[in-house]
Amino acid sequence: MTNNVYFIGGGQMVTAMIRGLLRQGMAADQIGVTDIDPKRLAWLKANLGVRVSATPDQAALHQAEFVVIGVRPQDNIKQVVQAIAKATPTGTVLSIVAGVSIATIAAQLGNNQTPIARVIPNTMTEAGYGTNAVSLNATADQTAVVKFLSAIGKVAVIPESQMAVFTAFGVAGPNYIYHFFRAMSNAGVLAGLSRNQANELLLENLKGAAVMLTDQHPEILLDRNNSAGGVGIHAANALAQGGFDAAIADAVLAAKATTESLGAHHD
Ligand SMILES: NC(=O)C1=CN([C@@H]2O[C@H](COP(=O)(O)OP(=O)(O)OC[C@H]3O[C@@H](n4cnc5c(N)ncnc54)[C@H](O)[C@@H]3O)[C@@H](O)[C@H]2O)C=CC1
Ligand SMILES: O=C(O)[C@@H]1CCC=N1
Repeated sequence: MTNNVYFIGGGQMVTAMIRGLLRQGMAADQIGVTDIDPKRLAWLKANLGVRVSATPDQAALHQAEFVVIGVRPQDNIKQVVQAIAKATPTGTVLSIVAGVSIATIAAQLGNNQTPIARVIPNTMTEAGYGTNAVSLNATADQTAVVKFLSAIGKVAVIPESQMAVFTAFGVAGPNYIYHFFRAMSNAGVLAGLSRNQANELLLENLKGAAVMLTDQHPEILLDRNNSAGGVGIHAANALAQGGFDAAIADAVLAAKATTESLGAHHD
């Protein structure tokens, strides 16, 4: 178990990570957080019992086994990394900032020795699903990082070149399902179901489809469901005419391009 962790930025994703660490039995007083928003700090202290401070706690930063950069790509990453460098961290610097590269963080830290892990966490892990991806620099200890991240769910160690696609396809992945759910629910209501009926049927089918797709190919399942000249194949034709596959592909490619561009201005 990790002994102490320090978070810079205490927003939604960091809160989910802290909850995971607490669930794993980490003591709240071993977790420090700084955030520029005093309301956020008050909330974290009152609800999670962690140690909070309005400016980075230099001693805690220096000692932490993991220093987590939890701000957004649009925030002042340079200032945050410089505050870390000033405290001469003895642990691993772990960034969850989408799009920002290990090289950018190393350059701003001003050395190549500090262990760095770049992580893209997945909010699905709150439900016990979803994969968090991580890339490491040469000095990071993979076993220790994976152990730390296992507090927030499954972990995939990937080359950094795959980080954008993991972000766009895997981490933004639940979003596509939520969009599908909303569109399908509306379609059910449009076709005459009550909202409750539509959502119940939809959820049941989604759960069942996940089980079927675990070991069967979608083409085989579709072939089985679409009888000749029947209901399903007409629906499939309407989906094709509406550009369903192309819209999904465009969405993933747009998310991938955005991930790449989010960090570019920090280089
Ligand atoms: N929300 C999500 O689903 C995911 C988010 N991420 C990444 O996690 C990071 C955080 O995202 P969220 O938690 O959604 O954002 P958020 O806006 O909820 O949290 C960011 C926090 O950082 C604080 N902050 C900004 N500048 C600061 C500074 N200089 N020093 C200290 N605190 C500062 C803000 O006050 C805010 O509380 C982002 O980089 C995002 O790319 C990664 C994967 C998924
Ligand atoms: O949409 C976002 O910016 C965050 C980062 C990746 C997934 N969610």
